[in-house]
Amino acid sequence: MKIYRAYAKVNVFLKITGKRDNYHEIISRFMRVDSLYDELCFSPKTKDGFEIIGEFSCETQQNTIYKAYVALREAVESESLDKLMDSYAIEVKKSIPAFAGLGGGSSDAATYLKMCNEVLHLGLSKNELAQIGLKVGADVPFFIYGYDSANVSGIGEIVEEFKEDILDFEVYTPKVEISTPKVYISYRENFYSPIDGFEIQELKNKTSLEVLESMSADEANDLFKPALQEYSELKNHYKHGYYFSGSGSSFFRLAI
Ligand SMILES: C[C@](O)(CO)[C@H](O)COP(=O)(O)OP(=O)(O)OC[C@H]1O[C@@H](n2ccc(N)nc2=O)[C@H](O)[C@@H]1O
Ligand SMILES: Nc1ncnc2c1ncn2[C@@H]1O[C@H](COP(=O)(O)OP(=O)(O)OP(=O)(O)O)[C@@H](O)[C@H]1O
Repeated sequence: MKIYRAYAKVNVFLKITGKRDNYHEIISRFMRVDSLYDELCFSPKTKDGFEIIGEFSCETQQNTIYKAYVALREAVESESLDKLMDSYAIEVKKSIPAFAGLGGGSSDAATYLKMCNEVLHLGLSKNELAQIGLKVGADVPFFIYGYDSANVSGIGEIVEEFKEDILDFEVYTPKVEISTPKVYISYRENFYSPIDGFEIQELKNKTSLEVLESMSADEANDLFKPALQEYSELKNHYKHGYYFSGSGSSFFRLAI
């Protein structure tokens, strides 16, 4: 069976530009981490019903892969999708840590959607898959497009390729289980200060190397301060020269 890779991402920068209902509008540079990925494949079933084989701390119904299946089913109403999942389990070799700000669950969901599109010849475009993926999570569209580097905006649905060489990152993930909504809520209540159009444009044009050379960890990521406030133990894990990815808990820097 063909094995598909679901890569991790880091947010080189992440700035808030406004609010949208319970969500926040962002401008963020996402970069794929080539050295860190989960592996997914269709494999023989061991039981009835939708089956995910792999080490997960959540129930199947909470798994982003299952949520992607539900979203795809609603979108295409294809009998062949039901037949596929009646015949095969989805097997995942998990390497991307959870609660990490590395987009592991989102990347698995995106990869599953691409796998179904391929094996069932659904003929869905990247834009269509990204729309379906957005129902699962704000980070999913980036992984659908599969760019090395992109400027991501809206709440995550606008993905514009940024042409630059992919960087080699060293990533470490402290064992702090961070809740993304909790960090966003803390940002909204305690740190809300959206950047303006001029700053947005300036950031969008900077290469990732320029960002890492010119900004500190808390300047580059608006969620770093609220994460530190909500999870004070993070301070013990922070090392000078590292940057914070997403809502955490991972830190990264250029590999040397
Ligand atoms: C922190 C990031 O990972 C950066 O890439 C994303 O912004 C979050 O992406 P995600 O984990 O895929 O987010 P979702 O699963 O869609 O949303 C989880 C929760 O995070 C908050 N959320 C998420 C994305 C966003 N742009 N604004 C938000 O306020 C909302 O409270 C939402 O209920
Ligand atoms: N496919 C999946 N892989 C890992 N965790 C998953 C998955 N589906 C659901 N989960 C659950 O989601 C939570 C964290 O998921 P995830 O791996 O996406 O981490 P994250 O760091 O929150 O991602 P992000 O970078 O989007 O903030 C955990 O409760 C985990 O049990």
